[in-house]
Amino acid sequence: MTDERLQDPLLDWVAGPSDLRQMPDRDLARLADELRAEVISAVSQTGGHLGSSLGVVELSVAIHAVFNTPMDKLIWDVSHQCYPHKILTGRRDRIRTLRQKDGLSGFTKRSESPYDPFGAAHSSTSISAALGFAVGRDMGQATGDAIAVIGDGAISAGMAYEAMNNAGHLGKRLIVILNDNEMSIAPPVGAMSSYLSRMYASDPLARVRSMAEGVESAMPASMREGVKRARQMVTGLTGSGTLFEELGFDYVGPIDGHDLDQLLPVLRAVRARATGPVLIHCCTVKGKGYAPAEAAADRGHGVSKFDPATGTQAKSSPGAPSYTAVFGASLTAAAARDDRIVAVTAAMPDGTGLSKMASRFPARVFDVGIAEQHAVTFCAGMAASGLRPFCAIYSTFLQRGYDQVVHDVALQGLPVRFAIDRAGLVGADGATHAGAFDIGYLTSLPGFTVMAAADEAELVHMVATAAAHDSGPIAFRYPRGAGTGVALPDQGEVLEIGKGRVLREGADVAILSLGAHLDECLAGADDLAQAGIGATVADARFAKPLDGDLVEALARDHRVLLTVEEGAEGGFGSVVMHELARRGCFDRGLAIRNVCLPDRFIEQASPAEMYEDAGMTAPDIAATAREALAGTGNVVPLSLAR
Ligand SMILES: Cc1ncc(C[n+]2csc(CCOP(=O)(O)OP(=O)(O)O)c2C)c(N)n1
Ligand SMILES: CC(=O)[C@@H](O)[C@H](O)COP(=O)(O)O
Ligand SMILES: [Mg+2]
Repeated sequence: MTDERLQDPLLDWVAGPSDLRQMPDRDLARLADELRAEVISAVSQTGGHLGSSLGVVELSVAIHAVFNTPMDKLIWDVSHQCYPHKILTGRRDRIRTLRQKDGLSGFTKRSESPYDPFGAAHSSTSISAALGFAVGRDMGQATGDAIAVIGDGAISAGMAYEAMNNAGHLGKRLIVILNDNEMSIAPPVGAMSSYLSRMYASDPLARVRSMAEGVESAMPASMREGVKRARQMVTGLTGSGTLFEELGFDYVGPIDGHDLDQLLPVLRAVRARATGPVLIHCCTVKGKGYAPAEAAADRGHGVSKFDPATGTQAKSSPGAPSYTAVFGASLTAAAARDDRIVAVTAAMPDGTGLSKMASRFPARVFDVGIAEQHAVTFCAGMAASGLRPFCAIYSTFLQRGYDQVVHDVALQGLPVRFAIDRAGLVGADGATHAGAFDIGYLTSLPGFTVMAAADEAELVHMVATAAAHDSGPIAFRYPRGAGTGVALPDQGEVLEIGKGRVLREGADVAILSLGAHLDECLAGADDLAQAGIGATVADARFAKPLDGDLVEALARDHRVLLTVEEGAEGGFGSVVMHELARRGCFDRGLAIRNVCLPDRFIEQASPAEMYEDAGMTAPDIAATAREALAGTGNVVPLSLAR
């Protein structure tokens, strides 16, 4: 190495992973330190998944230094930990645009880089995808090794076991790296988590506990004997292999995932020797190397912008309580009145607001791990037993439990209450986390009641309504973030099922809103009023059963009917169209427009920017109304029609 290069940051010399492969091993640890500092510096400006990314700094360096990416396919599970990987794979110049409008995605994304062979953000998909690449390779496709990196939280989900079961059966060369930091978002739960902890906890075997013999022989001589002894002791002690070995994997580890002196030889040995599926168990620390993250209860899982010197995060200006907090408080109050109320979260007690109820009624809140499918059927069972379960899951993650919603809940008419948070566009997490489809996929189910809260007071009423609803499944959706600041009732009222409400009356246009875009509808009506156009604004409250009489009256009394929803095509607008068709309202020359998410995925930005991109702002609503009105022959100045 030249003197010049010795002084400069090594990271400045890395244009891509092939540069790592030229570096002597002794430089890689220094590079990892610089990479860690770069991640901290970048995320302090953007916010994001800091702790998970800091935990895989050495792993990212080691994998790219050993494997021939992008020919070898590196697949990060969830991929919220991919920031070091992005920096090493030619995206350092844009890393400070992470999670911003027009910037880098916070997750891996196929369209962003050849080093992102598979996109993710929902968990536990990596082993299945990697196995697909392995089969492609063995069937002659131009692709090399397949490496999945999966966390101890993500490996709690059923899909990971389905994949390992299949991989063990196929016996193809496949590398799975278990990144075990003993954390999910919250502390991990369940038997699998306890099993992994036991594997790690039993020092002195903890360093290298069970290694396939082939890998042992490829290890440096200094490590070989210890490794062999450890394996023999473990095998002798337990009399059987690890769970992973039972599934058909060679098991390697646990090893220290921050020690390049362990990571590099193990990865090289596996690369040289593996013939079938191998699982490398790496133990890491979430938030590693940044004291404020390591000290935080969530190990810095998701942070807003922060001061790198202190770790102090930017606080959002004090305002209205979030919908999530209002839900958590309302459910806790309802649970205090009714001991049949229980609640379930799939690894997101804080994100869903259930931690409030859990601290008061710990035996009635169940964190099932990342297991949305099980969460839904578990709730179905509890409902069948006579309990009143609330299944609190983000809209986007409920997608994973859809067959269970259909088969275990709807078909049996069981009164599971679905509290669907993060409805609509969520901001920095982008398209993968958008709550776009639940209105469509729930309203199509016979017997389902589907509500959407226009504000946080409505949410309180919907919690009460759901709690009282024993005659079948019921769902209510509400968005991410702060509410509108409306006064909250002391106690929720039970709403009349299938009845909407009219907030404002006008002669020309009817705007029928479902959910939290009501304020935009009212602002759109204000815009129209300035142009002399009268608008009625109604809140449907229920997408199902729909208030058909209200819809018919709006159609009868106006020339234009707009539906507005924070969801995709095929949702509320479609339900209204069916109702209008059933009631023969199309015969009356009515102009109808559905204001909803367009038929494309919306890239990450602030929620406001995303709704602008979607054409769903208040001025968009007004412009759509004017355009529709112009088409009915009403005299509208052209300048007003957009
Ligand atoms: C299907 C699904 N459910 C829930 C989530 C939310 N989620 C994102 S990361 C995470 C925890 C992941 O833990 P782990 O895999 O151990 O990674 P770590 O953050 O500890 O590195 C959860 C629950 C998700 N992304 N996908
Ligand atoms: C990666 C992931 O799925 C979660 O960490 C998610 O980013 C959390 O989102 P919220 O911030 O909306 O809870
Ligand atoms: Mg973890």
